[in-house]
Amino acid sequence: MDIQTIGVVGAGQMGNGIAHVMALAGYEVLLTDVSQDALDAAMEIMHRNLDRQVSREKISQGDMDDALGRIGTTLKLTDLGRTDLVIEAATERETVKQAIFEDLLPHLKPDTILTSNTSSISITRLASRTDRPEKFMGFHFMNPVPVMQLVELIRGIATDTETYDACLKVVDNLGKTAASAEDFPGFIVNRILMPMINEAVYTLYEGVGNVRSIDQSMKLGANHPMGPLELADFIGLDTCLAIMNVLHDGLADTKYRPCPLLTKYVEAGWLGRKTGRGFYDYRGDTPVPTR
Ligand SMILES: CC(=O)CC(=O)SCCNC(=O)CCNC(=O)[C@H](O)C(C)(C)COP(=O)(O)OP(=O)(O)OC[C@H]1O[C@@H](n2cnc3c(N)ncnc32)[C@H](O)[C@@H]1OP(=O)(O)O
Ligand SMILES: NC(=O)C1=CN([C@@H]2O[C@H](COP(=O)(O)OP(=O)(O)OC[C@H]3O[C@@H](n4cnc5c(N)ncnc54)[C@H](OP(=O)(O)O)[C@@H]3O)[C@@H](O)[C@H]2O)C=CC1
Repeated sequence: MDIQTIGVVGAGQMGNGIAHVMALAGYEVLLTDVSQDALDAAMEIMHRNLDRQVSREKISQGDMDDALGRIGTTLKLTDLGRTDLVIEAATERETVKQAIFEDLLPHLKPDTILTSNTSSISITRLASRTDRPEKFMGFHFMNPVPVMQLVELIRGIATDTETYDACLKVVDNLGKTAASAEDFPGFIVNRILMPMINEAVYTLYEGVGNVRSIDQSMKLGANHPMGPLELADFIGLDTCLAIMNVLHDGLADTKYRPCPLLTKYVEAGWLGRKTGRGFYDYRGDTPVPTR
């Protein structure tokens, strides 16, 4: 199947990144969210990120203008029914994702491919609630989307080869690299990364180190580009907790128990960068550790 138009559901940090790279690669993009504010903010962020790519001579001003011209926004989810490929990138909650696919179904073209950018939730289970489990799969970008090279492609139990190949072609057209993962909780990246982040929170919780010493240790001692707590704030602590809960429930092993301190930060609404406060406080000029 030849994909030309792409619908993106959710205009948060992942949704705007996905719209950005798709438009730059020549796809027509229709982006939707539940609020106009989120759509306006996403357009502003894409503008800023594209501008930076122009000033660093990665793309031309013409590339940027063309890309922005290919991105449309709508508050009506059902408008995405006419696209060839839908990538759902809404909040990491199964009920939210299920409701989105249920609302979309009656409006879809028969051959539209449905995908989710979920970090951890079962592709097979999401697919089983739709009318096209064979045309459903996981399309998992990494954050920040314009920078990270990898896309995990996850087949559900029923995903057919044509659907997988069509998504693989899109990844190729983006100039990114696909890694194929089986449909188990957290797939590959988050099965490995998220327990490391959760362990860093335990290290903080047990007083082994403070925020600064833990991040410094992993940056300078293991050459990670960001410390684990800085990375957790970057991903979003609500997303980190949701992923740990999926690993814990889905694999039924206590080694995936979310750290109570992570739960406490989420309960406080301290979700990291996106809310201005997490393991660091971002409201001033430079991030200040909160512990
Ligand atoms: C949770 C999941 O389901 C899966 C996941 O995504 S897990 C998270 C995976 N992501 C990571 O692990 C990210 C780890 N961090 C990094 O790799 C780096 O810190 C980083 C790439 C984010 C920033 O790198 P840096 O060297 O500190 O900063 P900087 O030099 O300013 O930026 C490097 C490039 O990224 C770009 N960039 C940085 N942040 C960006 C953002 N949020 N959006 C778009 N572009 C961004 C910069 O413009 C710069 O581009 P050029 O190379 O074209 O000049
Ligand atoms: N953050 C990361 O590093 C990564 C995240 N992911 C996955 O991508 C998805 C999105 O994450 P991320 O972008 O970080 O999250 P964000 O919180 O930044 O964005 C989610 C967006 O979805 C919106 N939304 C919620 N419900 C609906 C709905 N019913 N219809 C349309 N939009 C909706 C939210 O609106 P509102 O705020 O109003 O609720 C918000 O704007 C998640 O599944 C996450 O696991 C994948 C890779 C990396």
